[in-house]
Amino acid sequence: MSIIAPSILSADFAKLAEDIAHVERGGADWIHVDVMDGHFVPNLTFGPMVVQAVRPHTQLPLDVHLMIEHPERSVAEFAQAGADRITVHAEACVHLHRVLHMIREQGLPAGVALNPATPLAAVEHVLDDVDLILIMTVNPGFGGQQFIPHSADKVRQLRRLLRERGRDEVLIEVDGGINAETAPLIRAAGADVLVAGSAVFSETDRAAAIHALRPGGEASA
Ligand SMILES: O=C(CO)[C@H](O)[C@H](O)COP(=O)(O)O
Ligand SMILES: [Fe+2]
Repeated sequence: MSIIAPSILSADFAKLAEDIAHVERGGADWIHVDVMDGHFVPNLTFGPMVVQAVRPHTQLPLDVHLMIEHPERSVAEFAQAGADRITVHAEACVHLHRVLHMIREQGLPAGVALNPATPLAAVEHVLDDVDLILIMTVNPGFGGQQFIPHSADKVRQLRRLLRERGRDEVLIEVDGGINAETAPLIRAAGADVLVAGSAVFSETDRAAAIHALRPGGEASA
C-alpha cells in the first residue's frame, strides 16, 4: 500500500483551498494537517477553526497530526471540526492508552507518533489500541528538514513487531524529509503512508511531484 499525504504546512496559507484542490487533482490520497502549539514543538500553526474552514474544500481525508501538549483537551474539538483521523505524540501523553480510546470514541482511527529519539517500546503496549503509527523521520516542528537515515531501520523493526504481534494491518506513516530519493528506501522498509510537504508544494507540477513518490515514480522525477 502506498498512500501519499501532502502536508499543508508547506502550502501557501493565503490560498490554502486552492493549494489543497491542486494536490487533490494531482492524485493525493490524504491531506496532512500539522497542528503545532509552540510548546510541544517550537512553532505555531493551525487550530480546529482552520480544519473546519478547509473541510468543505476537499473530498480527501484530513489526516490531523497533533504536535501539541495535552492533546486529550482538543481531540473532540478537532473531530467535530472535520478531522478524519487523529494522531497524537506518545511524548505528549501521560495517559496514551486513554487518549487513543478518546479518538476512537469520536469514531476516528487513532494514531500515535514517535519522535526520532523515542524507542518503539513506547507503543509496545498499545498495539491493539492504534490504527496507525507515525514514525517521525525528522524532529517535529518545521518543514523542509533532512530525512534522518536511521529512521528506515526503525520502520523495519516496527513492521517486524506488528507482524509478530498479529497487528500487520496497523498503518505505518512516515513524516519529514520524504522526497523522490528517500521514498523508495522508506517504502521498502515497510511504510504505508508517506507525508510530504516541501517535496510536493515546492514544485509547480504537484501531480508530477506526487507521482515521483509512488512506486516506480522516482524514475521520472
Ligand atoms: O510534521 C511535520 C513537521 O513536524 C510535517 O508534516 C513535515 O515536516 C513535512 O514537511 P517536509 O516534507 O517538508 O519535511
Ligand atoms: Fe506532520
